[in-house]
Amino acid sequence: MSKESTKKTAPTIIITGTPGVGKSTHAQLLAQESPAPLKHINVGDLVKEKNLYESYDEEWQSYEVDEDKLLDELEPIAAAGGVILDWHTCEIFPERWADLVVVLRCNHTKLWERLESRGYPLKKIQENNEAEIMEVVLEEARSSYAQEIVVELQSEGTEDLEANVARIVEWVKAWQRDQASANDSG
Ligand SMILES: Nc1ncnc2c1ncn2[C@@H]1O[C@H](COP(=O)(O)OP(=O)(O)O)[C@@H](O)[C@H]1O
Repeated sequence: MSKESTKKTAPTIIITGTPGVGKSTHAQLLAQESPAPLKHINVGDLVKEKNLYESYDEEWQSYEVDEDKLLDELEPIAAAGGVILDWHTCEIFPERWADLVVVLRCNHTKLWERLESRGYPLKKIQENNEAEIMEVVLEEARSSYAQEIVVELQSEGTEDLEANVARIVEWVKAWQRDQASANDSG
């Protein structure tokens, strides 16, 4: 772990996964229940609010993100800690930012229904569904971060949501204990 990260009073957690898997739902509950203050940043919303994009694709109803601008915007926030970064991709985030990377997964039939109810165009639903089946985001996370900080969790029903958040809360408590003992000994 870097020197900067030992000065953080709360961790930086990335919650990622295919659109519709439940990232924002998890991030909101985690922000409420965490013993350390965590601010939920929905990266897609931030991109729109701060104009961190190059263009908008009508056909796919999605933004072409300006990655340099996005990384500049997020750098001080992620480095300071106390944040949940909620986005459908994670590989552009520098490895040093993340203390924990949660990859949410969902059964593809259920995911299809969630995306349909969002009114996504058919091909966008198909593309996302295929990405979920092919484990694209999980592979991205595993190839971008140390194996031991990447956790794959199912997100199909409310029980999953509650159990997942409880598990991450326990992880935050352990992170706090580690930081306290590192500070005592250092
Ligand atoms: N574990 C879950 N239990 C029940 N509903 C869920 C769960 N995960 C997601 N949902 C529902 O699926 C929809 C998409 O969730 P959302 O958090 O917006 O996904 P994402 O942020 O990954 O795009 C929402 O209606 C949400 O309530």
